[in-house]
Amino acid sequence: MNAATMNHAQHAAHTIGGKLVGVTDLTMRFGGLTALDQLNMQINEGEVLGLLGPNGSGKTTFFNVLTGLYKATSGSIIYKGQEVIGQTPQEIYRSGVARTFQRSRLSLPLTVFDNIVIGDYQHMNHGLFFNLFQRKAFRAEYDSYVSKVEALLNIFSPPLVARMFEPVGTFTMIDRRRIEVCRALLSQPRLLLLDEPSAGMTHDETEALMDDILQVRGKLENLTIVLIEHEMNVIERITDRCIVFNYGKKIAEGTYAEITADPNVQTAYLGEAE
Ligand SMILES: Nc1ncnc2c1ncn2[C@@H]1O[C@H](COP(=O)(O)OP(=O)(O)OP(=O)(O)O)[C@@H](O)[C@H]1O
Repeated sequence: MNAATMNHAQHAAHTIGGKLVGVTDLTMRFGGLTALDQLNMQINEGEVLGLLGPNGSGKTTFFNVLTGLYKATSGSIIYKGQEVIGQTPQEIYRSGVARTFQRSRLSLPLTVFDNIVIGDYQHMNHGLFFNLFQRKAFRAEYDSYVSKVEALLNIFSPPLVARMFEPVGTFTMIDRRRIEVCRALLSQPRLLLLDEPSAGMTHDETEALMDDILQVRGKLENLTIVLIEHEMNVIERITDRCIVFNYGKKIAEGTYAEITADPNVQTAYLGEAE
């Protein structure tokens, strides 16, 4: 069976464990606007969790708070036993939380290799002394990055390995998305946050990218994935569990089948019946 014919259940040689992230009464206000409103939820070890909700319901804000870009107004996020709120984005990244963004953050003139390695800037030894006077060590570090990037690209799309030193601007949208996911994976995160990976792609491209993400999940045993996605067929295919937001609150959680049957979810998406 190849990846394209596998559905989510057939991938489930994967164990879902206890709580990796616990969110308690999380609130994020922007002036008078409450983007997250006393949110309570948890993310389990090893799961693929889908985050759904109408536009503006707080999904990206949740990622931004969880990765330290925004400081929550109040509440708590415990990740691996430690409070996240108050930590810098660098500290959170180093503790194993990586993400992709809704809009591409690749530098088009730079090569695939450079774009992926930039993501791991925090882990690199880039002091001038090291680069100028420790040439051997510098070379060894560089070579180890080349091997790591090759290995990651191989998981996603082996043809990308041969083009690793070409500028990203010459690649298709789906390859750029693959490159962005590889960049997020370079640090070997425990928790990978994907913000609408299907945005701007065709149906077939989205299917192919989801196959790749499932393959990666199969190969990286301890990886937990949270995925913001509007494409319901993507959610159905790759998530173990879903949480639905509306106005910054969790209004439903469960399997895809459960949340789509939930009247609260239907009302949130379709509006109240007159
Ligand atoms: N930096 C900010 N400053 C002010 N308001 C913000 C900021 N970031 C988000 N918001 C507001 O917070 C609310 C939640 O936005 P958020 O982007 O989290 O929603 P979302 O569920 O990710 O939506 P979408 O599905 O459209 O991406 C929106 O009303 C948005 O305008």
